[in-house]
Amino acid sequence: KSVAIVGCPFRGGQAKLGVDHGPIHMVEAGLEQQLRDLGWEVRFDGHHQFEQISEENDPPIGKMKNPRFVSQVCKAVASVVSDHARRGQLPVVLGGDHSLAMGTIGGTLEVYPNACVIWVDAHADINTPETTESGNIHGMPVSFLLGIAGNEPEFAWVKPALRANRLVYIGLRDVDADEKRILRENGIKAFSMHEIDRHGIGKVVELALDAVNPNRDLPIHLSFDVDALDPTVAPSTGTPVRGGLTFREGHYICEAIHETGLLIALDLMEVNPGLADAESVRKTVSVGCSLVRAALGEALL
Ligand SMILES: N[C@](CCCC[B-](O)(O)O)(CCN1CCCCC1)C(=O)O
Ligand SMILES: [Mn+2]
Ligand SMILES: [Mn+2]
Ligand SMILES: [Mn+2]
Repeated sequence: KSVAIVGCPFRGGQAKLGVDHGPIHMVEAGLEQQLRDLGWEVRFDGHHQFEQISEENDPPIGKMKNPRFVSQVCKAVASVVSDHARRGQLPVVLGGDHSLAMGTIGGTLEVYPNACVIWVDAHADINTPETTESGNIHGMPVSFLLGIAGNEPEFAWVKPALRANRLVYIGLRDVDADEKRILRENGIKAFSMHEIDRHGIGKVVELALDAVNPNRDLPIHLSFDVDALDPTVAPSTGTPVRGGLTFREGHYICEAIHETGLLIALDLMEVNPGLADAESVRKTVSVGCSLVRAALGEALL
């Protein structure tokens, strides 16, 4: 099987500079060769260039910031991901902020309509254009994918193709009040850091898979936001939250998902090399690459 590295230098879903440099740092850290060394055939068509829309041509829609830029980029990413998937390749999307998941998961669901989504994150990213406080669309992709974002003509292309019983979260610890309500109202399974402390990561991954993939026969799209990890493990990210996953817990999730043999798409999001000192950047980029390798089969023995 082959992997397609999709570099998405994009930061329109949030306000901090630098997250668009995530992909280049990951590729420059040698990710391509690392995956070839695991036995994958790897294609990398270069980082995608998204033509900017100037601020004055992209005023907020309601509270949403950079809405046209985010929509346009995510639409482009959806077709890139679905094209790779249609060719039987495993897209590894490097972000870039997590609003890109509207594109990555949208693309996956076009080709694998029965795919389940494992969302590893400190945050639920399920605000609607109404409930958002920040207006940052990286806090909203899941509501669009579920079709609960309301009628936003600019995002009409996003099909409500994700079903609530095909989505599960691991690592939550910073969920807004409205998001908690939305999770409850939609019966969405979520394993917070509390559940991880209670059961241990091994049991949590098993329970998460039981929730969305009970017969272990559905394709898996893993959307991994590095801020799910503790900030001491992955410091260079835009919305760090203390009390996160250890290095091993993060890797265990990826290793266990590889073991299912069902992984068909991977997002590695929110690495922001512009936010910290060189050593913190190197550490975060290195952890990002290591997680990708773990999800693609790098084993400890
Ligand atoms: N829920 C937040 C954070 C979204 C993080 C996106 B991710 O996971 O891709 O990094 C936070 C909103 N929060 C409201 C209270 C005051 C602080 C910000 C939002 O902006 O919607
Ligand atoms: Mn840089
Ligand atoms: Mn996220
Ligand atoms: Mn997050």
